[in-house]
Amino acid sequence: MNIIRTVRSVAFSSIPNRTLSTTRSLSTPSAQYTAFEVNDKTGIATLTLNRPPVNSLNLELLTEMRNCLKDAETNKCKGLIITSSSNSVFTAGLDLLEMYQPQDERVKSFWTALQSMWMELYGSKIPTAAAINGHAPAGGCLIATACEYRVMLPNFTIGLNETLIGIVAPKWFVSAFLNVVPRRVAEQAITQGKLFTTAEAHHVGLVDDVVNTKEEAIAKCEQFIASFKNVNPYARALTKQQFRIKELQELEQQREKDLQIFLGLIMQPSVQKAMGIYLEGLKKKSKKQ
Ligand SMILES: CCCCCCCCC/C=C/C(=O)SCCNC(=O)CCNC(=O)[C@H](O)C(C)(C)COP(=O)(O)OP(=O)(O)OC[C@H]1O[C@@H](n2cnc3c(N)ncnc32)[C@H](O)[C@@H]1OP(=O)(O)O
Repeated sequence: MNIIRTVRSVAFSSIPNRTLSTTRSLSTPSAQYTAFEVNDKTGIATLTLNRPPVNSLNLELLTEMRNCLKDAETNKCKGLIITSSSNSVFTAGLDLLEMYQPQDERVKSFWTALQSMWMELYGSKIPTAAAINGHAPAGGCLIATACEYRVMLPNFTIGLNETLIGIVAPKWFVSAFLNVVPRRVAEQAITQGKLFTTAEAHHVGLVDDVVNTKEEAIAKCEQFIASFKNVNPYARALTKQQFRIKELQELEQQREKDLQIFLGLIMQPSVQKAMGIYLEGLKKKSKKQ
């Protein structure tokens, strides 16, 4: 197998304790908000989100993520781990500034990029794991639940909190959540906009394991990926597809409709107002700190 070790261009100064050895970039345009590395020994790729301060998912970050996911598959990596360069935030979810008073063309590209990234991750042929080393609200939870395995550090939060912002988690956000927690728990939590603490998330099965450090989290993800070492990758991929094809086909066939529903909802004056108030609250809190 021809595994290429690569690190995309990234502000590594903000990634602590990372030792880089010989690397080379793939031909795709250099990335701003992600680091993508493949371990030569294990063949496992790590995608590190690196958009300070909170890794909010804007159009560019989502596009980079999708490119990395494609690269991992094309290069026949043994698996993929998603983590964050921040010590406290996995990702704050979608960048609210992409949806608040948005520009017409950009907001369409933004939502389309989110759909594409999710389909790539949810449908990835290789094993996927999330090392959740910080808060993972909304879009953060979406990324985590699209993976096959989740491990989280203590004292953070995860969940679909959209209703608290006055927006609605689309069906495909909910279906991935439903893969990992019982329906009753999911309905109650998502309607409440509940953010689970790490301990609560572990209790309901939203995360599989809890460890104390990022290094341990990465090691756990590696163990999960290594658990497939005696499994035929082709058989594994087709088997995984059987579990996930329904949601993937549903979104694929309804992409345009999903986009129009999204636009219709976020462009409502009441939704824009609620989002503005929520953003203002975040900014006030941030200034106080
Ligand atoms: C039917 C279907 C129809 C479809 C209908 C539409 C469906 C949409 C689905 C939506 C999915 C989403 O993901 S919506 C996004 C949901 N996300 C959230 O609610 C998370 C909000 N953020 C937080 O709670 C916190 O920031 C948290 C992640 C815990 C980190 O806390 P910290 O103390 O470390 O950081 P803070 O001081 O709060 O934030 C630092 C700065 O980042 C900004 N910031 C924080 N989160 C941000 C965000 N998501 N987008 C933009 N900016 C954000 C703050 O305003 C600050 O800006 P400055 O003051 O300028 O520095």
